[in-house]
Order: sequence, then C-alpha cells, then structure tokens
Amino acid sequence: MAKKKKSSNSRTAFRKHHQGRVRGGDLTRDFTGGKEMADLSRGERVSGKGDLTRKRTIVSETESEEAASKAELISGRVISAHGLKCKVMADDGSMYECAIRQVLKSLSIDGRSAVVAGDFVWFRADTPQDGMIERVADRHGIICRTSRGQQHIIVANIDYLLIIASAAQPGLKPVLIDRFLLTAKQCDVEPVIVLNKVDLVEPTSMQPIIGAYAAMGFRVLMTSAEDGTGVDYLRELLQGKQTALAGQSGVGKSSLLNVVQPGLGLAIGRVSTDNDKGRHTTTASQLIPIEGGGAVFDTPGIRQFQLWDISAGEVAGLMPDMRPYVSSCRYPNCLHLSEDDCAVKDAVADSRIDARRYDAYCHLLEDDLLVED
Ligand SMILES: Nc1nc2c(ncn2[C@@H]2O[C@H](COP(=O)(O)OP(=O)(O)OP(=O)(O)O)[C@@H](O)[C@H]2O)c(=O)[nH]1
Ligand SMILES: [Zn+2]
Repeated sequence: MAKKKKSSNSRTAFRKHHQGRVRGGDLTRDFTGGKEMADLSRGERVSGKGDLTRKRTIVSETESEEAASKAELISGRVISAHGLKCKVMADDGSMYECAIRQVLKSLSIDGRSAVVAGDFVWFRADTPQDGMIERVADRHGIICRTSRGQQHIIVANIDYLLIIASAAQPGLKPVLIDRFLLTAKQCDVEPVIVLNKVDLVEPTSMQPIIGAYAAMGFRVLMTSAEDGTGVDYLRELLQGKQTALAGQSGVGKSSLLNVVQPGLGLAIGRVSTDNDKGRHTTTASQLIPIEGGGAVFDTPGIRQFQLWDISAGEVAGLMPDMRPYVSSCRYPNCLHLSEDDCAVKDAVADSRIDARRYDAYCHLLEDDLLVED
C-alpha cells in the first residue's frame, strides 16, 4: 500500500519537474525520450501565432503527463557512478544498476559528469535490478575537486559537510579538520565540526579548540556514541538535510550514525591498538536515509579527500582568521612562511592571529602542499 503511494508520488514529482522544463523550454540536460521532445518542437513551430501557441503548450503538457505516466519512471538517488554504470537507490529503498541514456552523456559539457553520486534521477526499470537513467535534476551543493584543470564531482546535492574528528583514539588532529574546512569553503557547502569520543577526555580540555573554531563562526559540537552526549542535537541537525560525512578512519562515524538512528546497524571497526588508526571498515559508498527526511552520504571519495585541488597560495585566503591580512603582505604570492613584510606573520606576532592556528597552517602547507613529488 505504502509502496504504491510512493510510486505515484514520484510520478507527480517527475511530472512537476518535467512541466517546468517544458515551459522553460530548457532541455539542455533533461530528456525523456522521443515523445516530449517532439511535442516541444511542434509547440515551438507554432509559436508566434497568438492563442494557438498557448493552446499548443497546454496540449503538450497534457500529452507529456500521459507520456510520463506511461513511461513509469522511478525516482531515486545515485549512490555511486563508475564509468557508464550507476548504482541507484529508488525512493522505496530498492537498489538498481543503471546505465545512462546516451543523450544525457552527449548533452553534458563534460561527458564524465553527466550523472554523479548524489544526483536525483528518474530512471526506467528494465528488470527488478537494472534500469536506464532518463533525467537528472539540477544540482546544488556540489563537493568536488579539480585535478589538472578538470572538475571532478565527488557528490552532489549536499547541504552539510559533517567533519567528524575524535577527541582521543585516534587523538585530535586539527590539521585534518582544517583540510575539510578548506574544502567546504571552496565548495560553498556549510561545514559542521563534530568532536566525538568526548567520553574519553576531560570535557574542559576541549574548550580551547572549540572556542577557536566557534570564534571563526563554525558550528562545533561535542558528541559521544558511547554515552550519548550531543546525539539528540546531531539527530535534529541531520533531519531534512543532505549531509556528506568526512573524517579519518576510526573516529566513530558509523558508531555515531548508529546511535543517531537506532536500528541502522552499520558495521563498526576496531581501532587497532598498535598504531591508533582505524581500519576503514566502510569501503563502498552508501546513502543512509534519515528517519523523518534527509539522508547521509558516506563515500570513500570524501573520506580520503586530500587537498589535491587547493594550491598552497590559496590556503590562507580560505582560513577565516587569516584572510583579513593576506592582501596586506608585500608579495602578492606570499605563503606567509619565510617571506619579508608578511602581514600574516605580523598578526601572529602581536596575537591578532592565534599562534596555534598559524602553526596548524604551517603544518598543513608543509605536510600536504609543499611536498615535492
Ligand atoms: N569511547 C568511545 N568509543 C567510540 C565512540 N565512537 C566510536 N567508538 C569506537 O571507535 C571505534 C571505531 O568506530 P567506527 O564507528 O567504526 O569508526 P569510523 O569512523 O566509522 O571508521 P571507518 O569506517 O574505518 O572510517 C569502535 O571501536 C567504536 O566502538 C565514542 O564516542 N566513544
Ligand atoms: Zn604573508
């Protein structure tokens, strides 16, 4: 019963989307096969003939509706996209392997990103497991990286980048948080910093770092999957939002989601005691629907995110506490390390910039971006 309702909902959503497209006449990325395209071109051919145009448009909408319902398109979300095959989760939770209709590929500017993880799509099911993607919804909130001048979308339609770090086991590494903050800033997605495993430390020991990030305007929360600290707040935050998970292995990403949504049953890894590192328990991309709306996207592409796409010279400008000073340095390409007349270093010297933050900046540059390879 519930299933039936859902599929008619998806069709309505599809029709709405489709109608908007036909009215706007913008079919650059959408395509549902022969019929609607033909309708549109006929509609255009009669344009300029007064009332007739309007009538033609109405008729074409009705016909489109029929075509859409005949087509039995299913709406879903792309979990992962590899080459020409995509893993798609339908709204009812069933999984499909989908191919991408040729015209979507040729209409996309960069053939590789016709369909990406996180896309909302409409597809035709050929079998209970296989389908063909017919349309892709417009994207917002894209997390991407640019390598060799080419933009590569890791996941689309994201509201929050949830940066999870742990207070201990493994110990807190602000430099990792900073990396993800830079990514969020660059991609224009709101970051949320989560300091997990606070049950393992004295809460007051976390105050300086929380204070530093909060002062820069970032949202920071303390959580424990073990004793439940901050879990209700996190649950509320995730509701109705599309969230991408980031954070090093073993910080407790799966554990946290399991307590946010009891019954989820995500596999939990053990942090190995010899090197304090997690074991990358989660290897495949997954989409975790949140009860009451929203979803969490967990993809190795983000977990393993490095600063490939950010050049050393850009980093300070992406850090809110350093940004105000960078344009006052003597050299426009100043890296604020050993250059003369550096406004950033001056600001560190008289404490306008926190020395620990500057230290983190230097480490970030030296460890990640100034390595010869
Ligand atoms: N004390 C304590 N332990 C935790 C907490 N959250 C997770 N752990 C433990 O940390 C270990 C790793 O947890 P996971 O949830 O698998 O970590 P993950 O970030 O999902 O790891 P990957 O899948 O490898 O990326 C497990 O042994 C958990 O029981 C917490 O809040 N407090
Ligand atoms: Zn400088």
